[in-house]
Order: sequence, then structure tokens, then C-alpha cells
Amino acid sequence: MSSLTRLLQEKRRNEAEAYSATQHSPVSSSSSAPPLDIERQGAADHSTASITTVTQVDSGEESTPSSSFTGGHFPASFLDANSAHTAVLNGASSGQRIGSRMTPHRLSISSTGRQVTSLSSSIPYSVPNSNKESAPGSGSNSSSLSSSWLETYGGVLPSNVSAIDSNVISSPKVDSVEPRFFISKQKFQKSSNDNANAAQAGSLSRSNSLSSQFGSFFFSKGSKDLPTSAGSGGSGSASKSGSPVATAIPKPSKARQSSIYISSRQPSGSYSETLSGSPQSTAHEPPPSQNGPKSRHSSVANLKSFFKKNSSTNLSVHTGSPGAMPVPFSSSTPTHTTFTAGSYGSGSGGTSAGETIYCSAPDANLPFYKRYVRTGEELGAGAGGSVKLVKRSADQKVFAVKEFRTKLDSESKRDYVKKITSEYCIGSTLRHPNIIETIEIVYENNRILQVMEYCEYDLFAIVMSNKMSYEEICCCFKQILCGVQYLHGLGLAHRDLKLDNCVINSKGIVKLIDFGAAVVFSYPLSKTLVEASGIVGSDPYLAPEVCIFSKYDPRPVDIWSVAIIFACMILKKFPWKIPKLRDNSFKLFCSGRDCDSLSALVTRTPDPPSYDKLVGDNATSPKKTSNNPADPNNPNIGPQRLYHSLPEESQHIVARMVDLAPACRASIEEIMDDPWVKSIQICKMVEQGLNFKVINAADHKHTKVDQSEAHIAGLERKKKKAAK
Ligand SMILES: Nc1ncnc2c1ncn2[C@@H]1O[C@H](COP(=O)(O)OP(=O)(O)OP(=O)(O)O)[C@@H](O)[C@H]1O
Repeated sequence: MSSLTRLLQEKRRNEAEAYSATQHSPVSSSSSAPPLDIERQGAADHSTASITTVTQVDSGEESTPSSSFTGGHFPASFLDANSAHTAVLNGASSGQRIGSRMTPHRLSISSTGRQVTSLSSSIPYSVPNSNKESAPGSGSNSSSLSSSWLETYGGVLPSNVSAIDSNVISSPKVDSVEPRFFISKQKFQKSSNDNANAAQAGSLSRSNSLSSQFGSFFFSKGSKDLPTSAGSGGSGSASKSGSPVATAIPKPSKARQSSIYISSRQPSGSYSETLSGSPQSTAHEPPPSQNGPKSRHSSVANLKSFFKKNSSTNLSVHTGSPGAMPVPFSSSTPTHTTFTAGSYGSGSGGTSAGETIYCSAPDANLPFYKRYVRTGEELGAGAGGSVKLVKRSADQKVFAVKEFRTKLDSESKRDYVKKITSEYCIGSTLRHPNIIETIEIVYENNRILQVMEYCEYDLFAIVMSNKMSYEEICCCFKQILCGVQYLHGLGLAHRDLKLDNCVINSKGIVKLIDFGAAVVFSYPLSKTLVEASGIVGSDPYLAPEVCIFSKYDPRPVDIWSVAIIFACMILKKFPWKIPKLRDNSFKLFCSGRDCDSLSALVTRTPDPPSYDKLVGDNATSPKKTSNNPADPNNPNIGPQRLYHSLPEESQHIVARMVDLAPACRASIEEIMDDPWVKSIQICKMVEQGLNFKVINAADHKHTKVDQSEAHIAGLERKKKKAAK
């Protein structure tokens, strides 16, 4: 670690002490704030007192109207502002009411084309150890990972990043958006692609992953028939190496070289994945001898071991090789390919032929359309594809089938395949009642289809029915937490948790869906945190650090999103549109904390143990660990702006879940240990022999809505009809 980093840490320690000292002295919001660039808000609807608020100067946009937390009323025209899957760029935000499906982001490159700093590198003890790696595929340069941002930038911050201790906050502007998952972002790719092509050689150096195997599988054989939106999109259209999706795709033990990537590979021994023009691209590149083994470990061996670990408990049976990774064989050009996973009693034993990877369905060698019949209308469509209802001919069982959208012209094959394999590998590997089960994945007639268990309702639709009881909300909240606990326990983070990505079956079991943005943050036998990168997720559910730092621990990001989901279920509103200071609601939430810099709030580290704590004095105020507001009685300013509108028993833990500082945010284990969370009765699936049985909680029943409005697509259809 360089002396500069040590200095920085020392400085932070001093700041922590100073901060701690201020907590013990009477707080005057006006005196605590530096005189310059501090906006005093005395608006009638905010506060009667003069409160220090955090300011932002980056945006010329108007502040969004403050959202009300008092009403909690159900908006009549909840889909009015619906802008589902519309790209939101340069910080423009979408609607604020829950009815407005919020915009997911996938981007990681700053306007200058430089990677901004890693959050964890700014926080000395937020990660398991100092050995931080960028998630494979994130495209970041490992040389930058263990250095602080000041170190990285030699004291000169990029224009879109504010200094940690600045009085004036400038949220990062991100002009260059990678449109991997968003059809509507296509237009933004054109210019960035040109730059990306130059960096492609570096960006594709980790092609020895399962995604490349699938890439080869999907593309190298029937490459004339690539499922592209406009035909082409050859290997030359690789995305930037700063690819935001850092999903670790499992690496088969006998990896076959992917022909489409071979030409792009770096010379052996080089593991750099740098973005052309990035500050790390050359200057900080350690010689291969230094970082090679580490990178190799992260990109290949760890991927292998990650899924190996899980295979013992989770992987379903590979044909002839229990627990082995599914390896796509590619002896001939397939027109029909099936990857089939076992299921909670949904599949039965059998063998497969041709390109089947592993199989539990007896008729998997038949074409998809002979085995399944489409029934009903579309369940939903998103950035990743459209989801339809099908019936399995063999037993009339209903499933949801996601047909992945075609590859965008502007999108690299690598990124496209990564998205699909990510969903497939995760979906087919994980086994938990609160995670959607993938039954099989089929490649047929240039379509990629993922067959999943079907859940009758979207949680979004149930929430919008406004019929949920408090106990029911708590049950859903805890079930989501159980799913997250399982994921985090495995070293995976979802990164796009939102109401839309939770479905619920008729028995009241909530399932997480859409693993297209998931990442591995920890590999078996390694204590190293693999940071995630990129602004990935949906605006109102995004944790603030995601918008500030290019690299971050993805676990607290999930925690933040679950807290927002809980708030949405209770309030029927989003607390804010986007966690940026130009959003007035978010700004008020950040305000009144004796600190005028969002960066400083986000990079705060846990307070050192105080004497009071050591002697077990419970009189120590919980304020110190939860972004203490200057005036805790003012419900409009500070963190209580959010949690005062929530049930009292939930306030403590929700406040910890929306701690602006990820290093201080409650972990999933801490949340599960919270007395209130522990006391929540949930509906659960328990194993009974080979099957699962649902045991419903006694204190509530789950809301059911008409199937015509049980899914987002149905709600949208209804809205359209009403508008006619
Ligand atoms: N297993 C399922 N059972 C029932 N409905 C489902 C299922 N999977 C998906 N859906 C419906 O389809 C919608 C879209 O699914 P999904 O989120 O996987 O697609 P996506 O294209 O990746 O969306 P996004 O834009 O959020 O990334 C969901 O919001 C839900 O309404």
C-alpha cells in the first residue's frame, strides 16, 4: 500500500474522530456546515428550522418534486408515467410513482471514458481484506483495484467525480452508456463502439468462460443465423472493456476455445482488461508477472471453483456426470438444443440426445414447440426479452418461458451471450424456494428460450392492488430477504432487486427472477471481495454508491434495494426517483446529517467502538450508526424522512439498510438477526420427501388479483385499453 493511501486512511481516521466528537456535542446545523456552498432550506414544507442540506451543482435540471410520505395513498393513474425499459441517460429520471416502471441501468464508463474510482478502495475496512479484484468481465484493470482513487488519479480527480471532502457535491455524470440490455439505448452505442473497438483486444481477454463457450455454441456454428436484431453485429462490435456486468460465468473444466473470441485474445500472459483512454490503461498496468496469477485465478479458476462449490449442493445432474458443469458440446450445427435442469419435482429422469447438456425431461430431444404449447397472453417484456405462458404437453403443467431478445446490432456477442448465460447458469444452478427455478434452456430456430417455473402474480401487481395487509407485506419482505441471504451466502449478488423482479405464486411464495445483472462477489476458498462495477439496476432502487463509484461491493447494494422494496410496499410510492442530489426527495433524505458532502456520507466508515459501547451502556444513541440527523424530531429532513413513515418496529433495521454508507449498512446476516425481522411469520416451502410442501403463516393470507392484472404486461394492456 502506498504512503499516499496510508495518509488517506489516517486522514479518514482523524475525520472519524472529529465526527465522533461532534456527535457528543450539541449540534447546531448551521455551525456544523461550512459556510460556502451550503444551501439553507427553510421551505415551509420542509422544516421550520434552518437545516444543513447537501448540495449539488452538477445538474442543470430542475429538482424533482418532493414526494410525500404522509399520505401513502394509492395513485389512481399509477401507470400514467410508465416508461418501462426506456433508457435514462445522463441522469434523467423516470417517474416516481410505483406504477412507473423504473429504468434499469447498465453502464460503467464515465463521460470522460475513464473509470471512476472503486468505492471500496476509498474505504479501508469495508471489505474482507485489502485484496480487491474487479469482477471478471467487469473489464476493469486490476492494477487499479488496490489503490485509492487519489492514488489512481495522482491527486487529480476526474471531472465527473467530486472530491470526498468537497463542500459542493457533484454527482458523476455518465455520458457513455453501454446498451447491453436496452433496445432503446441502441442509439447511444454507436459512438462508444468506435472507442470500444480499440479496446476490444483487452476487453475480451477473459473469454475462457462459460459465456464464451455458450458464445461459441450459440454463434460459431449457426453464425449466419445469429439472433440479431438487425442481422450483424460481428465480433468487431465488442463493448467497452468496462463492461458493467461482472457476472462470473462458470467455467467448464474442459473449456473449449471459443472461435469467435480467439482472434481478440490478448497475448498469453497478459491479463489486462483496460479501456482505451482510461487512466489505468497503461500507466498503472502492473507487469503480467505481478498480476497475472491473480487475474487468472479470478477469471478462470475461481469461476470454476465457484460453480464447483455450488455443484455439490445445487447443481442438478449433468448427463452421466453428477455435479459437473454443463458443457456445451458442439459437434454439429444445432437447430434444436436443450439445456435442462432438474426441478422441485417438476422434472423426471431421462436422457437426452444431440446438444442436450443435462436433462431431466424425457422428451427433451423433441422440438420445443412439440413439447410446449403457448397459452394466454404475454406475461411481461423487459430489456432482456419477453415472457410468455406455456403448457407442457406431457402433463399440462404451466411454465413461464422467457424468449431472450435478439442481439442488438450495437451489442457485442460476448455481452449478449454473457447476459443469457448469466441468467441460465444462475437460474439452473440455484436451488432455493425464494429463487425462481429454471427448468430448461432451449436454443431453437435462432431463438433462445428459458423455461421457468410459473408464478401467478408479479409482486408489483399485488402491491398495486393496494390490498396487501401489513403482515403480508412483512412476509414478502422476509421472503425476499431469505432469497438474498441464500444468494449472498453463495457469493452472488442480484443487483437488480425491485418489485418487478419478484414474482409470487398462488401459495404465497415469493421468488426472485431476472439474474441478468447478477455478479459473483466472492469465490470459494477466497476471502477476497470481487467488486462489481457499473450503474446496474433501476433508478429508484439504486444505492447511492452505484451512482458515484465505478466499483463497489454489490452486497450492500442489494440490501439497499430490498429496503426500497419494503418502503414501496408500505407507502405505495417510491421514496425518490433516483438517489442523486438533484432529486429533491433524496436530497432531503441526505440532509441534516452534519455533513454537506454526499461523497463523505457515502464513504463514511463505521465509528470506532466507543467507551459507552465497551462498557455496555445502551444509552449510546443509535444516531451514531445511522447518519444522525441534526434534528431527529424533524420528520422531513434526514433519514427519518423515510423511516418515520414506516411502521415503528421496522424503523431501526430499515434505517440501517438505507444507511448512505455501504460500509455501515446492515449486512443480510444482521438483518436476519434483527428482532423484528425474526418475529415476522412467513409462508415457506419445506422439504417433504422428494417434494416440497408450503406451510402458510397463520397471521395473513396472500392477496390474489384477477389474472388479467396479475402481471405487468396485463396492467399495461389494461391501461392502454382505458386510454382508448
Ligand atoms: N417465472 C415467471 N413467472 C411469472 N411471470 C414471470 C416469470 N418470469 C418473468 N415473469 C414476468 O415477465 C416480466 C419480465 O421478466 P424479466 O424481468 O425476467 O424480463 P427482463 O426482460 O429481464 O426484464 P428487465 O427489463 O426488468 O430486465 C416480469 O416482470 C414478470 O412480469
